[in-house]
Amino acid sequence: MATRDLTADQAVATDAAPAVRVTGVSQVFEEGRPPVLDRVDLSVAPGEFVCLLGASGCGKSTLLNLVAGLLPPTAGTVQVAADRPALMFQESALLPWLTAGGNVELALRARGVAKAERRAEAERLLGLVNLSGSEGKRVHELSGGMRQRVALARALAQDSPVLLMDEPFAALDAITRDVLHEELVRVWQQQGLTVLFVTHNVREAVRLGQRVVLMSSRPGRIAREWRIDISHPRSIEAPAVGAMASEITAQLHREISRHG
Ligand SMILES: Nc1ncnc2c1ncn2[C@@H]1O[C@H](COP(=O)(O)OP(=O)(O)OP(=O)(O)O)[C@@H](O)[C@H]1O
Repeated sequence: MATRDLTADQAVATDAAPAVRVTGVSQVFEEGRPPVLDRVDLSVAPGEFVCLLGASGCGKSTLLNLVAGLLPPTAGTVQVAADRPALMFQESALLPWLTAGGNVELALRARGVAKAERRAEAERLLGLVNLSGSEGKRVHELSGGMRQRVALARALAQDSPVLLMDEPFAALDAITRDVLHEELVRVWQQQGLTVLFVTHNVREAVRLGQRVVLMSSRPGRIAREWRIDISHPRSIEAPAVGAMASEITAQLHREISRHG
């Protein structure tokens, strides 16, 4: 398997079949209206962490939903190397009448894990996101950051190689987000996941991604992409992250002024 040197990071398998392949995808929601997505091509290699960036309304979530299989494309094809990719959204969408452990166990049950194994496996997964000891807590007892950790553990319970994330940390305060960034990178590296992460926060995209893909608006197309050769651990405050974020922000501004 050929790999490309990505500094001290995870190597990406470049000649393996992509984990996600979007080919010529267009999406029209309303007849007679311009397409929301127009002939989008995107490949994500197994184990790669790609951030999808763009102005509000450019079609990032639509593209993610297509990859998730929640929506059939109007035209084009979507191929994903997973029966059911794991998903995480801005809202944790935990069931409030269950405990943290109960929420994770439910996902294990949906995957067919035997009852006798579920508790220990839920504990292991909550441990992975640094929530050991919180298995018995109810949702209302958890902070926003803890809820997103449980949501991540629940996503991992699906045991899918592909994790799709739609602005999962957008509602968190800066410090909590910073901690969650660290956790996510660690989990991605440990589990060898393929991650497609939607955000409109440029610094967050550069902090996390091995590649940042910028979408243009109306219609949504891939405008440009950058390979982020900054080794982990990265800090959102690091000068290299700031410099790359400035370059991408300038391009984002150009896209916004071009398309309104
Ligand atoms: N089911 C739908 N029916 C009709 N229009 C839709 C539907 N889903 C999305 N749209 C429209 O498609 C466009 C792109 O929306 P989408 O949510 O994909 O953008 P986004 O880039 O994720 O935006 P944001 O960053 O604000 O979340 C918007 O104009 C939205 O109103």
